[in-house]
Amino acid sequence: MLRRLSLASRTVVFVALVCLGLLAIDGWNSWQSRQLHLRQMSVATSNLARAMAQQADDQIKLADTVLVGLVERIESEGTGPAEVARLREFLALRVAQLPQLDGLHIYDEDGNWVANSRQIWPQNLNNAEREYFQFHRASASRGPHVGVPVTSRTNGRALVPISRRINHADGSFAGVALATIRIDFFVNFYASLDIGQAGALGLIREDGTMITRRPYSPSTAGRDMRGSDLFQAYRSQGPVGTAYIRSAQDGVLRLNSFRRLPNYPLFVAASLSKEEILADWWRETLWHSGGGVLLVLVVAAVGWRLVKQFELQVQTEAELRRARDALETLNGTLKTLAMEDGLTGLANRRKFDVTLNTEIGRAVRDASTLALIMIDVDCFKQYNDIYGHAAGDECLQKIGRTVAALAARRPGDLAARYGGEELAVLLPNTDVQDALLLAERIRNAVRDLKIAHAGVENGFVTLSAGVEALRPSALDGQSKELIEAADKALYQAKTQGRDRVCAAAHPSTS
Ligand SMILES: Nc1nc2c(ncn2[C@@H]2O[C@H](COP(=O)(O)OP(=O)(O)OP(=O)(O)O)[C@@H](O)[C@H]2O)c(=O)[nH]1
Repeated sequence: MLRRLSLASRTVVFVALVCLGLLAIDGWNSWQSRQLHLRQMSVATSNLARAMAQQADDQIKLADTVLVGLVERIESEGTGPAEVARLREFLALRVAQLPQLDGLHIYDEDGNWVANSRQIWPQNLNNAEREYFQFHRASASRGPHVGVPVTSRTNGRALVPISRRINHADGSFAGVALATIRIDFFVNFYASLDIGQAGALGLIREDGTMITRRPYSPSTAGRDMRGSDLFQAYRSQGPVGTAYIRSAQDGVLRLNSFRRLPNYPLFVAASLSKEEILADWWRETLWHSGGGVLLVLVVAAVGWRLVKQFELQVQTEAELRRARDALETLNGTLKTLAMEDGLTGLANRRKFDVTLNTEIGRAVRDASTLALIMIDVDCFKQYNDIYGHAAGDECLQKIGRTVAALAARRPGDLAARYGGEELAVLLPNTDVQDALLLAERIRNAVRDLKIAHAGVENGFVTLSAGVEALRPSALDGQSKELIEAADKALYQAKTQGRDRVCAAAHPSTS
Protein backbone atom coordinates (compact mmCIF):
# COMPACT_ATOMS: atom_id res chain seq x y z
CA MET A 1 0.00 0.00 0.00
CA LEU A 2 2.90 2.32 0.88
CA ARG A 3 4.28 1.73 -2.61
CA ARG A 4 1.20 3.30 -4.14
CA LEU A 5 1.83 6.55 -2.24
CA SER A 6 3.82 9.32 -3.82
CA LEU A 7 7.32 10.11 -2.58
CA ALA A 8 5.99 13.23 -0.82
CA SER A 9 3.23 11.24 0.93
CA ARG A 10 5.70 8.57 1.97
CA THR A 11 7.97 11.28 3.37
CA VAL A 12 5.03 12.76 5.32
CA VAL A 13 4.23 9.31 6.76
CA PHE A 14 7.91 8.73 7.60
CA VAL A 15 8.34 12.14 9.27
CA ALA A 16 5.07 11.69 11.19
CA LEU A 17 6.25 8.27 12.41
CA VAL A 18 9.63 9.71 13.45
CA CYS A 19 7.90 12.55 15.34
CA LEU A 20 5.46 10.18 17.05
CA GLY A 21 8.36 7.85 17.88
CA LEU A 22 10.31 10.70 19.46
CA LEU A 23 7.30 11.79 21.51
CA ALA A 24 6.57 8.19 22.55
CA ILE A 25 10.19 7.62 23.64
CA ASP A 26 10.17 10.88 25.61
CA GLY A 27 6.83 9.98 27.22
CA TRP A 28 8.04 6.50 28.12
CA ASN A 29 11.28 7.87 29.61
CA SER A 30 9.34 10.42 31.66
CA TRP A 31 7.00 7.73 32.95
CA GLN A 32 9.94 5.51 33.90
CA SER A 33 11.65 8.43 35.62
CA ARG A 34 8.44 9.20 37.56
CA GLN A 35 8.20 5.61 38.76
CA LEU A 36 11.87 5.71 39.77
CA HIS A 37 11.33 8.94 41.72
CA LEU A 38 8.38 7.43 43.57
CA ARG A 39 10.32 4.23 44.32
CA GLN A 40 13.30 6.20 45.61
CA MET A 41 11.04 8.35 47.79
CA SER A 42 9.30 5.26 49.11
CA VAL A 43 12.70 3.91 50.17
CA ALA A 44 13.62 7.30 51.64
CA THR A 45 10.44 7.57 53.77
CA SER A 46 10.85 3.97 54.84
CA ASN A 47 14.43 4.68 55.98
CA LEU A 48 13.23 7.79 57.75
CA ALA A 49 10.61 5.78 59.62
CA ARG A 50 13.25 3.20 60.56
CA ALA A 51 15.53 5.94 61.96
CA MET A 52 12.65 7.55 63.90
CA ALA A 53 11.53 4.19 65.31
CA GLN A 54 15.07 3.42 66.42
CA GLN A 55 15.52 6.84 67.99
CA ALA A 56 12.25 6.64 69.94
CA ASP A 57 12.96 3.08 71.00
CA ASP A 58 16.47 4.05 72.21
CA GLN A 59 15.19 7.00 74.25
CA ILE A 60 12.41 5.04 75.87
CA LYS A 61 14.80 2.18 76.58
CA LEU A 62 17.24 4.54 78.33
CA ALA A 63 14.48 5.84 80.57
CA ASP A 64 13.14 2.34 81.13
CA THR A 65 16.56 1.02 82.09
CA VAL A 66 16.71 3.63 84.82
CA LEU A 67 13.22 2.58 85.96
CA VAL A 68 14.21 -1.11 86.14
CA GLY A 69 17.02 -0.17 88.55
CA LEU A 70 14.76 2.09 90.57
CA VAL A 71 12.00 -0.48 91.01
CA GLU A 72 14.52 -3.12 92.05
CA ARG A 73 16.10 -0.72 94.55
CA ILE A 74 12.81 0.39 96.11
CA GLU A 75 11.48 -3.14 96.31
CA SER A 76 14.60 -4.32 98.09
CA GLU A 77 15.45 -1.27 100.22
CA GLY A 78 11.98 0.13 100.89
CA THR A 79 11.03 3.80 101.19
CA GLY A 80 12.13 4.72 104.67
CA PRO A 81 13.25 8.34 105.29
CA ALA A 82 16.95 7.51 104.87
CA GLU A 83 16.33 5.53 101.68
CA VAL A 84 14.15 8.27 100.24
CA ALA A 85 16.82 10.89 100.93
CA ARG A 86 19.40 8.78 99.08
CA LEU A 87 16.92 8.05 96.39
CA ARG A 88 16.34 11.73 95.70
CA GLU A 89 20.03 12.30 95.13
CA PHE A 90 20.20 9.30 92.89
CA LEU A 91 17.19 10.51 90.86
CA ALA A 92 18.62 14.01 90.45
CA LEU A 93 21.96 12.55 89.33
CA ARG A 94 20.32 10.31 86.71
CA VAL A 95 18.22 13.15 85.28
CA ALA A 96 21.32 15.32 85.03
CA GLN A 97 22.99 12.54 83.04
CA LEU A 98 20.06 12.05 80.66
CA PRO A 99 19.05 15.38 79.06
CA GLN A 100 15.97 13.85 77.33
CA LEU A 101 14.46 13.17 80.78
CA ASP A 102 12.34 15.86 82.40
CA GLY A 103 12.12 13.99 85.65
CA LEU A 104 12.11 10.74 87.63
CA HIS A 105 9.31 10.16 90.14
CA ILE A 106 8.26 7.63 92.75
CA TYR A 107 4.61 7.39 93.87
CA ASP A 108 3.24 5.25 96.67
CA GLU A 109 0.29 2.93 96.33
CA ASP A 110 -2.14 5.88 96.80
CA GLY A 111 -0.49 8.13 94.24
CA ASN A 112 1.28 10.34 96.74
CA TRP A 113 4.64 11.76 95.80
CA VAL A 114 7.37 9.79 97.55
CA ALA A 115 10.45 11.09 95.80
CA ASN A 116 11.52 12.69 92.56
CA SER A 117 14.50 14.14 90.80
CA ARG A 118 13.49 17.65 91.84
CA GLN A 119 14.50 18.54 95.34
CA ILE A 120 11.52 20.78 95.96
CA TRP A 121 7.92 20.14 94.98
CA PRO A 122 4.56 21.43 96.11
CA GLN A 123 3.14 19.52 99.05
CA ASN A 124 0.09 17.26 99.07
CA LEU A 125 0.25 16.44 95.38
CA ASN A 126 -1.33 13.22 94.26
CA ASN A 127 -1.03 11.49 90.91
CA ALA A 128 -3.56 8.74 91.48
CA GLU A 129 -5.75 10.00 88.66
CA ARG A 130 -2.98 9.77 86.05
CA GLU A 131 -3.50 7.17 83.34
CA TYR A 132 -0.18 5.40 84.00
CA PHE A 133 -0.92 5.16 87.73
CA GLN A 134 -4.31 3.65 87.14
CA PHE A 135 -2.82 1.28 84.58
CA HIS A 136 -0.26 -0.13 87.00
CA ARG A 137 -2.68 -0.28 89.88
CA ALA A 138 -5.02 -2.33 87.74
CA SER A 139 -2.43 -4.49 85.99
CA ALA A 140 -0.02 -6.90 87.66
CA SER A 141 2.27 -6.70 84.63
CA ARG A 142 5.90 -5.91 85.52
CA GLY A 143 6.72 -4.60 82.06
CA PRO A 144 7.22 -0.97 81.07
CA HIS A 145 4.28 1.22 80.18
CA VAL A 146 4.34 4.16 77.79
CA GLY A 147 1.52 6.37 78.93
CA VAL A 148 -0.59 9.01 77.25
CA PRO A 149 1.18 12.38 77.13
CA VAL A 150 0.78 14.58 80.17
CA THR A 151 1.46 18.18 81.07
CA SER A 152 3.84 18.57 83.98
CA ARG A 153 2.23 19.85 87.13
CA THR A 154 5.42 21.57 88.13
CA ASN A 155 6.77 23.16 84.96
CA GLY A 156 3.90 22.84 82.44
CA ARG A 157 6.00 20.90 79.91
CA ALA A 158 4.45 18.31 77.60
CA LEU A 159 5.87 14.93 78.61
CA VAL A 160 5.75 11.28 77.66
CA PRO A 161 5.44 9.14 80.82
CA ILE A 162 7.37 5.86 80.93
CA SER A 163 6.50 3.88 84.04
CA ARG A 164 6.86 0.61 85.86
CA ARG A 165 4.88 -0.94 88.73
CA ILE A 166 6.43 -1.27 92.19
CA ASN A 167 5.30 -4.23 94.24
CA HIS A 168 5.26 -5.02 97.93
CA ALA A 169 7.04 -8.19 98.95
CA ASP A 170 3.72 -10.06 98.72
CA GLY A 171 3.27 -8.91 95.09
CA SER A 172 0.58 -6.36 95.90
CA PHE A 173 0.65 -2.90 94.38
CA ALA A 174 3.12 -0.61 96.15
CA GLY A 175 3.29 2.33 93.76
CA VAL A 176 4.75 3.52 90.48
CA ALA A 177 8.21 4.51 89.25
CA LEU A 178 7.93 7.12 86.52
CA ALA A 179 10.33 8.64 84.04
CA THR A 180 9.10 11.54 81.91
CA ILE A 181 10.66 12.26 78.54
CA ARG A 182 10.32 15.77 77.21
CA ILE A 183 8.23 15.88 74.08
CA ASP A 184 10.49 18.80 73.08
CA PHE A 185 13.22 16.26 72.69
CA PHE A 186 11.30 14.50 69.88
CA VAL A 187 10.10 17.78 68.43
CA ASN A 188 13.69 19.00 68.11
CA PHE A 189 14.84 15.73 66.59
CA TYR A 190 12.00 15.73 64.06
CA ALA A 191 12.74 19.36 63.21
CA SER A 192 16.28 18.32 62.23
CA LEU A 193 14.98 15.91 59.54
CA ASP A 194 14.53 17.09 55.96
CA ILE A 195 10.97 16.32 54.91
CA GLY A 196 10.27 19.33 52.66
CA GLN A 197 7.57 21.94 53.29
CA ALA A 198 4.57 19.64 53.34
CA GLY A 199 6.10 16.50 54.93
CA ALA A 200 4.91 15.17 58.29
CA LEU A 201 6.30 12.94 61.06
CA GLY A 202 4.52 11.32 63.97
CA LEU A 203 4.99 9.13 67.04
CA ILE A 204 1.79 7.33 67.97
CA ARG A 205 0.77 4.77 70.57
CA GLU A 206 -0.64 1.57 69.18
CA ASP A 207 -4.00 2.38 70.79
CA GLY A 208 -4.17 5.44 68.51
CA THR A 209 -3.04 8.13 70.98
CA MET A 210 -0.72 10.64 69.38
CA ILE A 211 2.47 11.29 71.36
CA THR A 212 3.94 13.98 69.15
CA ARG A 213 4.23 15.01 65.55
CA ARG A 214 5.76 17.48 63.15
CA PRO A 215 4.28 19.99 62.49
CA TYR A 216 3.77 20.29 66.25
CA SER A 217 1.13 22.15 68.17
CA PRO A 218 0.31 21.88 71.91
CA SER A 219 -2.99 20.18 71.06
CA THR A 220 -1.13 17.45 69.18
CA ALA A 221 -0.08 15.42 72.20
CA GLY A 222 -2.78 13.02 73.31
CA ARG A 223 -4.94 13.40 70.18
CA ASP A 224 -7.01 10.35 69.31
CA MET A 225 -5.88 9.09 65.92
CA ARG A 226 -8.05 6.00 65.71
CA GLY A 227 -10.31 7.48 63.05
CA SER A 228 -7.45 8.54 60.79
CA ASP A 229 -6.59 6.82 57.52
CA LEU A 230 -3.01 6.55 58.72
CA PHE A 231 -4.02 4.57 61.80
CA GLN A 232 -6.31 2.37 59.71
CA ALA A 233 -3.48 1.72 57.25
CA TYR A 234 -1.16 0.77 60.13
CA ARG A 235 -3.76 -1.55 61.61
CA SER A 236 -4.42 -3.28 58.30
CA GLN A 237 -0.85 -3.48 56.96
CA GLY A 238 0.99 -4.55 60.10
CA PRO A 239 4.14 -3.31 61.78
CA VAL A 240 5.80 -1.99 58.60
CA GLY A 241 4.08 -0.50 55.59
CA THR A 242 3.60 2.26 53.06
CA ALA A 243 0.44 4.01 51.96
CA TYR A 244 -0.64 7.05 49.92
CA ILE A 245 -3.07 9.00 52.09
CA ARG A 246 -4.78 12.32 51.44
CA SER A 247 -4.79 14.38 54.61
CA ALA A 248 -8.24 15.24 55.92
CA GLN A 249 -6.76 18.41 57.44
CA ASP A 250 -4.83 20.07 54.61
CA GLY A 251 -5.93 17.96 51.63
CA VAL A 252 -2.30 17.12 50.76
CA LEU A 253 -1.66 13.68 49.29
CA ARG A 254 1.29 12.11 51.11
CA LEU A 255 3.37 8.99 50.83
CA ASN A 256 3.36 7.52 54.36
CA SER A 257 5.78 4.96 55.73
CA PHE A 258 5.03 3.59 59.18
CA ARG A 259 6.94 1.26 61.43
CA ARG A 260 6.41 -0.18 64.91
CA LEU A 261 9.08 0.45 67.55
CA PRO A 262 11.13 -2.73 68.10
CA ASN A 263 10.42 -2.97 71.86
CA TYR A 264 7.43 -0.76 72.72
CA PRO A 265 3.79 -0.57 71.63
CA LEU A 266 4.19 2.55 69.55
CA PHE A 267 4.70 3.26 65.90
CA VAL A 268 6.19 6.10 63.91
CA ALA A 269 5.00 7.52 60.62
CA ALA A 270 7.10 9.49 58.12
CA SER A 271 5.32 11.09 55.21
CA LEU A 272 6.35 13.21 52.24
CA SER A 273 4.04 15.22 50.02
CA LYS A 274 3.62 13.52 46.64
CA GLU A 275 3.67 16.90 44.96
CA GLU A 276 7.04 17.70 46.54
CA ILE A 277 8.36 14.22 45.75
CA LEU A 278 7.52 14.77 42.09
CA ALA A 279 8.59 18.41 41.94
CA ASP A 280 12.06 17.54 40.62
CA TRP A 281 10.56 15.05 38.22
CA TRP A 282 8.16 17.70 36.92
CA ARG A 283 11.06 20.09 36.36
CA GLU A 284 13.05 17.42 34.51
CA THR A 285 10.00 16.40 32.52
CA LEU A 286 9.29 19.98 31.49
CA TRP A 287 12.87 20.40 30.28
CA HIS A 288 12.74 17.03 28.52
CA SER A 289 9.38 17.66 26.97
CA GLY A 290 10.46 21.13 25.87
CA GLY A 291 13.56 19.64 24.24
CA GLY A 292 11.52 16.79 22.77
CA VAL A 293 8.91 19.14 21.32
CA LEU A 294 11.69 21.34 19.91
CA LEU A 295 13.30 18.29 18.30
CA VAL A 296 9.96 17.19 16.87
CA LEU A 297 9.40 20.71 15.50
CA VAL A 298 12.86 20.67 13.87
CA VAL A 299 12.23 17.22 12.37
CA ALA A 300 8.77 18.31 11.20
CA ALA A 301 10.23 21.51 9.68
CA VAL A 302 12.99 19.58 7.88
CA GLY A 303 10.40 17.02 6.76
CA TRP A 304 8.12 19.79 5.53
CA ARG A 305 10.95 21.34 3.52
CA LEU A 306 11.77 17.91 2.13
CA VAL A 307 8.15 17.33 1.13
CA LYS A 308 7.99 20.74 -0.51
CA GLN A 309 11.20 19.97 -2.40
CA PHE A 310 9.81 16.62 -3.51
CA GLU A 311 6.62 18.32 -4.67
CA LEU A 312 8.68 20.92 -6.49
CA GLN A 313 10.76 18.17 -8.05
CA VAL A 314 7.64 16.29 -9.14
CA GLN A 315 6.19 19.53 -10.53
CA THR A 316 9.42 20.34 -12.35
CA GLU A 317 9.58 16.82 -13.76
CA ALA A 318 5.97 17.06 -14.96
CA GLU A 319 6.68 20.44 -16.55
CA LEU A 320 9.83 19.05 -18.17
CA ARG A 321 7.82 16.09 -19.47
CA ARG A 322 5.18 18.44 -20.86
CA ALA A 323 7.87 20.63 -22.45
CA ARG A 324 9.55 17.55 -23.92
CA ASP A 325 6.22 16.28 -25.32
CA ALA A 326 5.49 19.70 -26.78
CA LEU A 327 8.99 19.78 -28.25
CA GLU A 328 8.53 16.32 -29.71
CA THR A 329 5.20 17.34 -31.24
CA LEU A 330 6.79 20.49 -32.58
CA ASN A 331 9.70 18.48 -33.88
CA GLY A 332 7.30 16.10 -35.60
CA THR A 333 5.46 19.03 -37.14
CA LEU A 334 8.73 20.63 -38.23
CA LYS A 335 9.86 17.32 -39.63
CA THR A 336 6.61 16.99 -41.54
CA LEU A 337 6.83 20.58 -42.67
CA ALA A 338 10.42 20.04 -43.73
CA MET A 339 9.31 17.10 -45.86
CA GLU A 340 5.94 18.43 -47.07
CA ASP A 341 5.00 20.92 -49.73
CA GLY A 342 3.04 23.73 -48.17
CA LEU A 343 0.71 24.35 -51.06
CA THR A 344 -0.35 20.89 -52.22
CA GLY A 345 0.32 18.80 -49.14
CA LEU A 346 2.38 16.40 -51.24
CA ALA A 347 5.95 15.45 -50.34
CA ASN A 348 8.36 18.25 -51.17
CA ARG A 349 11.44 18.11 -53.34
CA ARG A 350 13.74 17.27 -50.44
CA LYS A 351 11.61 14.31 -49.44
CA PHE A 352 11.44 13.23 -53.05
CA ASP A 353 15.24 13.29 -53.42
CA VAL A 354 15.79 11.34 -50.20
CA THR A 355 13.12 8.77 -51.06
CA LEU A 356 14.42 8.37 -54.60
CA ASN A 357 17.90 7.50 -53.31
CA THR A 358 16.45 5.12 -50.73
CA GLU A 359 14.26 3.37 -53.29
CA ILE A 360 17.12 3.04 -55.75
CA GLY A 361 19.13 1.34 -53.00
CA ARG A 362 16.25 -1.00 -52.27
CA ALA A 363 15.70 -1.76 -55.98
CA VAL A 364 19.42 -2.55 -56.34
CA ARG A 365 19.23 -4.93 -53.38
CA ASP A 366 15.96 -6.52 -54.51
CA ALA A 367 16.84 -6.40 -58.23
CA SER A 368 13.42 -4.84 -58.77
CA THR A 369 12.25 -2.09 -61.06
CA LEU A 370 11.61 1.47 -60.00
CA ALA A 371 9.26 3.65 -62.04
CA LEU A 372 8.94 7.44 -62.13
CA ILE A 373 6.15 9.55 -63.58
CA MET A 374 6.98 13.22 -64.19
CA ILE A 375 3.84 15.36 -64.53
CA ASP A 376 3.54 18.93 -65.75
CA VAL A 377 0.38 21.04 -65.96
CA ASP A 378 -0.24 22.18 -69.51
CA CYS A 379 -0.10 25.85 -70.38
CA PHE A 380 -0.09 26.84 -66.74
CA LYS A 381 1.59 30.18 -67.39
CA GLN A 382 -1.45 31.15 -69.39
CA TYR A 383 -3.74 29.88 -66.64
CA ASN A 384 -1.97 32.15 -64.20
CA ASP A 385 -2.12 35.00 -66.63
CA ILE A 386 -5.84 34.53 -67.20
CA TYR A 387 -7.09 33.62 -63.72
CA GLY A 388 -4.43 35.05 -61.50
CA HIS A 389 -1.74 33.47 -59.31
CA ALA A 390 -4.17 32.66 -56.44
CA ALA A 391 -6.44 30.70 -58.79
CA GLY A 392 -3.29 29.00 -60.08
CA ASP A 393 -2.44 27.96 -56.55
CA GLU A 394 -5.94 26.60 -56.04
CA CYS A 395 -5.71 24.69 -59.32
CA LEU A 396 -2.39 23.16 -58.22
CA GLN A 397 -3.97 22.13 -54.88
CA LYS A 398 -6.82 20.32 -56.65
CA ILE A 399 -4.41 18.55 -58.98
CA GLY A 400 -2.20 17.65 -55.95
CA ARG A 401 -5.15 16.06 -54.12
CA THR A 402 -6.11 14.08 -57.25
CA VAL A 403 -2.57 12.83 -57.78
CA ALA A 404 -2.18 11.92 -54.11
CA ALA A 405 -5.44 9.97 -54.13
CA LEU A 406 -4.42 7.91 -57.15
CA ALA A 407 -0.70 7.55 -56.72
CA ALA A 408 -0.12 6.73 -53.08
CA ARG A 409 -1.92 3.37 -53.15
CA ARG A 410 0.98 1.17 -51.97
CA PRO A 411 3.17 1.92 -48.97
CA GLY A 412 6.29 2.70 -51.00
CA ASP A 413 4.55 4.99 -53.55
CA LEU A 414 5.36 8.66 -53.25
CA ALA A 415 3.67 11.65 -54.89
CA ALA A 416 5.74 14.82 -54.67
CA ARG A 417 5.81 18.35 -55.96
CA TYR A 418 8.96 18.37 -57.96
CA GLY A 419 9.03 22.09 -58.52
CA GLY A 420 6.64 24.82 -59.74
CA GLU A 421 3.74 23.22 -61.54
CA GLU A 422 5.70 19.99 -62.01
CA LEU A 423 4.80 16.84 -59.98
CA ALA A 424 6.54 13.48 -59.69
CA VAL A 425 5.25 10.04 -58.71
CA LEU A 426 7.77 7.44 -57.56
CA LEU A 427 6.60 3.83 -57.83
CA PRO A 428 8.88 1.16 -56.37
CA ASN A 429 8.70 -2.39 -57.70
CA THR A 430 6.68 -1.17 -60.73
CA ASP A 431 7.44 -1.67 -64.41
CA VAL A 432 6.90 0.89 -67.12
CA GLN A 433 3.58 -0.58 -68.29
CA ASP A 434 1.99 -0.28 -64.87
CA ALA A 435 3.46 3.20 -64.45
CA LEU A 436 1.99 4.22 -67.85
CA LEU A 437 -1.41 2.93 -66.78
CA LEU A 438 -1.27 4.94 -63.56
CA ALA A 439 -0.08 8.06 -65.42
CA GLU A 440 -3.02 7.74 -67.79
CA ARG A 441 -5.39 7.37 -64.86
CA ILE A 442 -3.99 10.55 -63.33
CA ARG A 443 -4.21 12.47 -66.56
CA ASN A 444 -7.83 11.40 -67.06
CA ALA A 445 -8.72 12.17 -63.48
CA VAL A 446 -7.38 15.72 -63.81
CA ARG A 447 -9.20 16.20 -67.08
CA ASP A 448 -12.32 14.96 -65.31
CA LEU A 449 -11.90 17.71 -62.74
CA LYS A 450 -12.93 20.03 -65.56
CA ILE A 451 -11.05 23.02 -64.24
CA ALA A 452 -11.84 25.68 -66.77
CA HIS A 453 -8.86 26.96 -68.76
CA ALA A 454 -9.80 29.52 -71.38
CA GLY A 455 -6.25 29.53 -72.74
CA VAL A 456 -6.36 26.04 -74.17
CA GLU A 457 -8.23 24.49 -76.99
CA ASN A 458 -10.38 22.01 -75.08
CA GLY A 459 -11.20 24.60 -72.38
CA PHE A 460 -10.05 22.58 -69.37
CA VAL A 461 -6.86 22.15 -67.43
CA THR A 462 -4.92 19.11 -68.59
CA LEU A 463 -1.54 17.68 -67.87
CA SER A 464 1.21 15.82 -69.62
CA ALA A 465 3.33 13.03 -68.15
CA GLY A 466 6.58 11.25 -68.97
CA VAL A 467 7.18 7.78 -67.64
CA GLU A 468 10.36 5.79 -67.12
CA ALA A 469 11.13 2.59 -65.20
CA LEU A 470 14.51 1.01 -64.70
CA ARG A 471 16.12 -1.85 -62.82
CA PRO A 472 19.10 -0.09 -61.24
CA SER A 473 22.36 -2.04 -61.14
CA ALA A 474 24.39 0.43 -59.10
CA LEU A 475 23.66 3.29 -56.72
CA ASP A 476 25.63 6.04 -58.44
CA GLY A 477 23.96 8.06 -61.19
CA GLN A 478 20.82 6.01 -61.34
CA SER A 479 18.55 8.66 -59.89
CA LYS A 480 19.74 11.28 -62.30
CA GLU A 481 19.33 8.84 -65.16
CA LEU A 482 15.77 8.00 -64.11
CA ILE A 483 14.74 11.64 -63.75
CA GLU A 484 16.28 12.69 -67.02
CA ALA A 485 14.62 9.81 -68.86
CA ALA A 486 11.19 10.61 -67.38
CA ASP A 487 11.74 14.30 -68.07
CA LYS A 488 12.61 13.53 -71.65
CA ALA A 489 9.42 11.50 -72.01
CA LEU A 490 7.49 14.43 -70.55
CA TYR A 491 9.10 16.79 -73.01
CA GLN A 492 8.06 14.38 -75.70
CA ALA A 493 4.43 14.46 -74.44
CA LYS A 494 4.56 18.25 -74.57
CA THR A 495 5.97 18.41 -78.00
CA GLN A 496 3.45 15.89 -79.25
CA GLY A 497 0.63 18.26 -78.31
CA ARG A 498 0.23 17.98 -74.53
CA ASP A 499 -2.57 16.22 -72.58
CA ARG A 500 -0.90 12.88 -73.01
CA VAL A 501 1.46 10.36 -71.43
CA CYS A 502 4.71 9.23 -73.02
CA ALA A 503 7.11 6.51 -72.00
CA ALA A 504 10.82 7.13 -72.27
CA ALA A 505 12.24 5.99 -75.54
CA HIS A 506 14.86 3.20 -75.35
CA PRO A 507 17.17 2.26 -78.22
CA SER A 508 15.68 -1.24 -78.38
CA THR A 509 12.09 0.00 -78.27
CA SER A 510 12.52 3.15 -80.36
N1 LIG B 1 0.03 29.90 -59.45
C1 LIG B 1 1.17 29.27 -59.47
N2 LIG B 1 1.91 29.24 -60.53
C2 LIG B 1 3.07 28.58 -60.58
C3 LIG B 1 3.57 27.97 -59.45
N3 LIG B 1 4.77 27.38 -59.78
C4 LIG B 1 5.01 27.65 -61.10
N4 LIG B 1 3.98 28.42 -61.62
C5 LIG B 1 3.83 28.93 -62.88
O1 LIG B 1 3.75 27.94 -63.82
C6 LIG B 1 4.13 28.44 -65.05
C7 LIG B 1 4.90 27.49 -65.82
O2 LIG B 1 5.08 28.00 -67.08
P1 LIG B 1 5.93 27.29 -68.14
O3 LIG B 1 7.14 26.63 -67.55
O4 LIG B 1 6.31 28.40 -69.13
O5 LIG B 1 5.07 26.26 -68.87
P2 LIG B 1 3.55 26.21 -69.24
O6 LIG B 1 3.00 27.60 -69.32
O7 LIG B 1 2.87 25.34 -68.27
O8 LIG B 1 3.61 25.60 -70.62
P3 LIG B 1 3.87 24.15 -70.89
O9 LIG B 1 4.55 23.51 -69.78
O10 LIG B 1 4.76 24.14 -72.11
O11 LIG B 1 2.54 23.54 -71.16
C8 LIG B 1 4.89 29.71 -64.74
O12 LIG B 1 4.16 30.85 -65.20
C9 LIG B 1 5.02 29.73 -63.28
O13 LIG B 1 4.99 31.06 -62.78
C10 LIG B 1 2.81 28.01 -58.27
O14 LIG B 1 3.16 27.52 -57.24
N5 LIG B 1 1.62 28.68 -58.37
